[in-house]
Amino acid sequence: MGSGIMTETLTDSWLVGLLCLVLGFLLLQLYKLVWGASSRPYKLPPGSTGWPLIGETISFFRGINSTAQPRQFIQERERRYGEIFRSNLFGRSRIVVSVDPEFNKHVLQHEGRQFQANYPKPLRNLIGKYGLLSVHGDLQRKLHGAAVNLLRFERLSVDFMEDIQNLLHITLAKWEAKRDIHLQEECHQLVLNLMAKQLLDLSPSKDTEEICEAFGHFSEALLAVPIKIPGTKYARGFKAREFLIKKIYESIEDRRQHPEAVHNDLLTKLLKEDSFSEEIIADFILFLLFAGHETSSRSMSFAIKFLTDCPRALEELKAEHDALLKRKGNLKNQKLNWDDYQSLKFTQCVIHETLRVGNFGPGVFRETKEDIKTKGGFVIPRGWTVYVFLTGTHLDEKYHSSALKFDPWRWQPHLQDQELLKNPSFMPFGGGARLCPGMHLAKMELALFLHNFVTKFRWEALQDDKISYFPFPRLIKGLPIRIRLRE
Ligand code: HEM
Repeated sequence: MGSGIMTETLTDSWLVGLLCLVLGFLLLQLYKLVWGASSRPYKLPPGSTGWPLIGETISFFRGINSTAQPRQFIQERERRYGEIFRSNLFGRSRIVVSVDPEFNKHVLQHEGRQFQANYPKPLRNLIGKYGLLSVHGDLQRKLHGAAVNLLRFERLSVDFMEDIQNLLHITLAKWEAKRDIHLQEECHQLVLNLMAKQLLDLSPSKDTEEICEAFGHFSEALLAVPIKIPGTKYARGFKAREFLIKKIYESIEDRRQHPEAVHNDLLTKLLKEDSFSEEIIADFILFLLFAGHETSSRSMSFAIKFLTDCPRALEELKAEHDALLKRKGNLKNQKLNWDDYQSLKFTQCVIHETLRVGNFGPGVFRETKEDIKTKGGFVIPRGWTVYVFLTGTHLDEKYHSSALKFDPWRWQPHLQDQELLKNPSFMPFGGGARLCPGMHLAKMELALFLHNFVTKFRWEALQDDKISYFPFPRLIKGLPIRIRLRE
């Protein structure tokens, strides 16, 4: 009996405590809303903040995950508040979302001055303190410059072209033997092998399989709930990071021990330059692996999905590649050179359209370094996050008619890269000081993949598959297809 009363009293005080906490939290939110806003000497961009703590995150993801109306979340707010609006997303209550192309361009071009990259902490912890998206100022400029230099035209047009095509020939022969494949997974392994070769001179082996597996855990953790207790995806991601960094250190050690061995990889070039510490090099290499992997491999499987669903585009693409092969004498496993690649005009349209519809880098995070005035006399205060939502613009009817339709022909009049770079309603590779240094590599990989795939195979889908953008862009069933050699 006595213990019963004790338990009741304890339960009561727990309840009272909990109630006080909830009440306190609600009062704080109310205070922020009423006094916080009215005591400011400026107007914040209009918007809504949704539920306490979770804000509007669930509605946002529900929106982009809808195949029929991926812009619904944006559209509703755009109608009420305009193209730049306040929200409460990804655990950030001081955030402004922008789908205004001109403002987005301004944000990206003023990196380091009015804005600076500000990715969620769990992501920064995983990519490491020297992962490019974690660093700012001089170090960012230096590392960005190193990435641009390592991925420059001369290297792409010689080393990368050669390696990609060698790897494609070997890999597609394996696919041919398997006949039924999940294309998404296969492309994942293909691009990882390519990056492992380019960055660390590793050839497909047990080692690269292990790297691929660890890398899978690492990528999964980037989007997992950031709770680091054993057994969670996030914790597994850290273990994977440790494994990958260890592999990179082993390669560094190997280079130091055997200076006579010839390696035509990025690691050797970085070590020769002697501009960065080993810790920086390890994070930098891991970041390149991350940045150049998921994005490129998804774009390959998405392109095949879009083409499967659009036979007219597939026919035109095939015709372009067959004609090129014919010009080159129809030799088996004939390699393309830079001029061949440049001549593939319709392929470029397919690539741009895949990047537009595919959302591989849906948005970028920036923090304001000073108060920023926006249209209509609003101010985004210093220290707030601006989420430049690129997908929101890429799928906007105002800028791309029939925006949800895969229509590669829309790019025919605008093929020049320079012209495209100026178009703020199409920025799949970002812009300004952080413009993706892997942009040309990604496009070239995709073009060479398409060339080899469509000239070698015809295929049929084994199951109906759909694209999901949550938690990241992917084909839900992994695109199971049956491939056959073309006659
Ligand atoms: C379809 C493929 C790709 C897409 C859509 C893509 C997209 C992007 C975007 C939007 C950014 C800007 C991030 C920001 O401003 O905060 C970026 C940055 C970056 N990307 Fe890519 N990327 C792709 C492929 C690659 C490849 C193949 C590599 C290299 C191997 C690469 C390396 C990088 C690096 C190093 C950065 C950071 C630049 C910096 O912060 O200075 N990307 N990418």
